[in-house]
Amino acid sequence: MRIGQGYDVHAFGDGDHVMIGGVRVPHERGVLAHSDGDVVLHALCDAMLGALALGDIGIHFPPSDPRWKGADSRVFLRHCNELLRERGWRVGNADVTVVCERPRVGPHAPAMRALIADELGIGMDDISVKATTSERMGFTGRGEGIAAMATCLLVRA
Ligand SMILES: Nc1ccn([C@@H]2O[C@H](COP(=O)(O)O)[C@@H](O)[C@H]2O)c(=O)n1
Ligand SMILES: C[C@@]1(CO)OP(=O)(O)OP(=O)(O)OC[C@H]1O
Repeated sequence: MRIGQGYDVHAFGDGDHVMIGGVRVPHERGVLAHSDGDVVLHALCDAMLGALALGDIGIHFPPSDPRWKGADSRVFLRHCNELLRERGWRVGNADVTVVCERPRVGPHAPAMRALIADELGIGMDDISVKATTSERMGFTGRGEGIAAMATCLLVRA
């Protein structure tokens, strides 16, 4: 088995939705990012890459590369999954925590879990997405941005 962890942050900016775990969540702000700015998928990619010491998402998908401008982060997740499948591994389970005051994540968590599980070719019960506020403290607490932390365990495929 191998274990990995990932962390990602994006500041809020103009917009009317936020992509979280591949789900379009309506919000009065968007996020500032080169891609679609999906903190859940970015943190999960980093956890998967980290588990095999394969660097981080920015190494595989440089923010300077115009191909990733506005990119759907499911492309990144798919690629990371291929990298570990090629090496004989699959995600055994993963646990992601989203940190923001708003939007509310809970109502969308089942859809996020289903989408991620589908991309990884594993069961929905092996993917957890949960959320917490920062009790109004710090940058997430002031509503300046959104963060996510992910942990994943890899098992032999
Ligand atoms: N963006 C968020 C933040 C929290 N939740 C849910 O609310 C519960 C209470 O949050 P606390 O920060 O007071 O622990 C939390 O357990 C989540 O279920 C949410 O859905 N979206
Ligand atoms: C995803 C990439 C793609 O260019 O850019 P961003 O969308 O800005 O997201 P970040 O979490 O900063 O990761 C770096 C890049 O790989």
